[in-house]
Amino acid sequence: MLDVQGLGIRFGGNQAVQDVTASIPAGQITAIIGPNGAGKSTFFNLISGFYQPTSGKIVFLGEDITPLKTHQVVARGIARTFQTTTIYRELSVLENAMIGHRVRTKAGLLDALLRTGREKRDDQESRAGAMRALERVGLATQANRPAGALTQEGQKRVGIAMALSSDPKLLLLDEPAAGMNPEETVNLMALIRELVAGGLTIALVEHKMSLVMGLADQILVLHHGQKISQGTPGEVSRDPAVIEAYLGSHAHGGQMGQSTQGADHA
Ligand SMILES: Nc1ncnc2c1ncn2[C@@H]1O[C@H](COP(=O)(O)OP(=O)(O)OP(=O)(O)O)[C@@H](O)[C@H]1O
Repeated sequence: MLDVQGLGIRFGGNQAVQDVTASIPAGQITAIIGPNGAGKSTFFNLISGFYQPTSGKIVFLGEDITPLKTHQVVARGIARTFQTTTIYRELSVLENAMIGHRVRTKAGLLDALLRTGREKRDDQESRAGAMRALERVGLATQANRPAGALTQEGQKRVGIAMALSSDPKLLLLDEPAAGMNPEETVNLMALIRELVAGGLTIALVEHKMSLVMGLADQILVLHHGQKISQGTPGEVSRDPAVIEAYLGSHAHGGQMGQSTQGADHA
């Protein structure tokens, strides 16, 4: 579904992502792991058009999307969540999901202010799109509650619904299990499996290794911005380069101690 070739970005003297060639196959769950500062979030920011790469190419469904802006990337079918998803606590669950949908609709601010015909049509479309997204994450019955009244898990689902309401083909989840307890993490894993069974392709960045090992069809390992391994969970966890990176990072106070199975709380 998505191929990156020689992808790289430099911030001043810091090569945050370097010469990464990798693919995200359709209909699967791909996990991107690596120590703190390995370049995982930056990799997502490149794919989703938040950052422009300084080298390399991003090809999505056969189209070179490298120069596209975020809203154009969303329109092609790639949506993402954020490490700390911003939900609007005082707005309803439905209104939050509608915000995600609006990035695809054509009415601009002027249409919204003047309540033009297009704005009204788009509003109905947004409502319908947002409701479909809420159904997919199991929140349809909570649509009219203020988002801030939901549990931590519920709020995470709102964040996922916001991304889903643009009806993506590829969904990027940035640390979806952060701050979740073991039970919530298991529920989240079930939701991710359901979404993939429904035809979605998912790539996720996650530190909780129980989630990664239990969910991923394939894992891409980054270290110092470079790809050091790619394969099934079994292949990657046996790869000496990965073990070395994790142990080295742990010795230097990184979070890779969480890399060993069962070492996290999930
Ligand atoms: N906008 C930016 N400007 C300058 N440097 C940046 C920027 N974004 C990321 N970096 C640098 O790029 C490197 C990779 O950071 P990134 O956040 O992608 O790592 P990560 O693997 O997601 O880490 P973590 O697991 O801690 O979230 C780091 O050295 C970081 O300081």
